[in-house]
Amino acid sequence: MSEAPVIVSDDPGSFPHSVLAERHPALIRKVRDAFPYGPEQRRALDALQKSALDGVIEPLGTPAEDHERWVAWGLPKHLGRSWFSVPFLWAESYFYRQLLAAVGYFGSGPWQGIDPFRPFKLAELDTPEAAEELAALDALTGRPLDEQARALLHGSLWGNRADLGFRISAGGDGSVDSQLLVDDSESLWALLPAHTADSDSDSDSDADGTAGPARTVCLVADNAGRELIPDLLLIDHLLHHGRAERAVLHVKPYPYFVSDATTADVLDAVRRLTGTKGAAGAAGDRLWSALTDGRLVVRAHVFSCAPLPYADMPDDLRREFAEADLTIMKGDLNYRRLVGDRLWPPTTPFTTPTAYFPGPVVALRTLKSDVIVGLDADTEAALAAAQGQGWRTSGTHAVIQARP
Ligand SMILES: O=P(O)(O)OC[C@@]1(O)O[C@H](CO)[C@@H](O)[C@@H]1O
Repeated sequence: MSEAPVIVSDDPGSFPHSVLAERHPALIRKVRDAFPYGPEQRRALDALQKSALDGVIEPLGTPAEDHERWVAWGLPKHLGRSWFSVPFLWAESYFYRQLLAAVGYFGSGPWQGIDPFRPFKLAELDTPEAAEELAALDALTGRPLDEQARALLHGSLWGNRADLGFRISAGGDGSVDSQLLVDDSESLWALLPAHTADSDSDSDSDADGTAGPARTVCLVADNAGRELIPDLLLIDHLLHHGRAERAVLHVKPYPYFVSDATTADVLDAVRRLTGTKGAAGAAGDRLWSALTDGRLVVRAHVFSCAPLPYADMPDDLRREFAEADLTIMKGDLNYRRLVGDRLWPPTTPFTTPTAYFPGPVVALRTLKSDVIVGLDADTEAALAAAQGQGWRTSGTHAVIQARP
């Protein structure tokens, strides 16, 4: 397979250029306003602002624990180059690493471990929209299970619009016309068949009566807040109705891409659920006990914040995905990393750039960057005729793509 070109940000009219030239500076301003950082942090934020706009990729700074890791992730070959000329994914990832360093997140001082994006993520959980979404769950309970499953899957999919980085530049609440361009959800349900009375006797045991491996689903989370809540509700549904016996929720080891979920965000979301009445509260209680008895495991692998595609994942992570019955990749960034952040012809089959993935995988993604594969030619032509290339980045279209 000949590889498509890797996306860089040097074209002033392009989406990646706007992220580096507009979204990142706006984010620095937002973070500056949200915390009473002292002169040291403010100076470092100003320096990052200047460097990211007009400067070059600089070394990590004061002796850094993650130095070796960034060397392995390609730092030496990018040092001294403009942020706009290195791969887009790499530049964004390094920007978040450097933003955290600027606010003292990695240092040993008082700002160590203070998530600069937490106020925005917490505010998400407290909106009338979030309350409405949780209340809507009461009406869903009692509907046929297939209908519940479908609604929760779509909740998790469209929850991906709740991305704060995207909204910094998109504006508004993201309530726009929506369209699902590819729907492979039948493959997803086939990989996680519903628990039935008949399957009771053999779901956990082989013919000789010995226990088989627990059916495991990995969900590689994207954003906290209003995306993570529906992700957790989907996991609860899968566990509660026997479609999975075990779930592994992959989150980021440190704050990333503004709203990406960390372990702290998982706790905030579960608490939000347990503190709610009705069906949402019941789901929260079940998730809490699933966490305590190990049916739900939170994983914060260091590679989750790597500036690299999943094709380069380390062996331990590869083994985990290989052992899972299904891995669900949430969101735009995970999609970019799953298929490679490249300008693929949109009609490239989804199975081609994901062939390396060690187990069954499904992407649930709203389109917020140029990367897309798996479209049929008619769909692509209709989109291009109606909207030029805007559909690729507007967040109004989505895909459920499977490689069973
Ligand atoms: O992964 P998510 O939250 O769905 O989207 C992340 C995102 O907003 O960030 C990148 C630009 O910074 C784009 O790839 C994408 O639009």
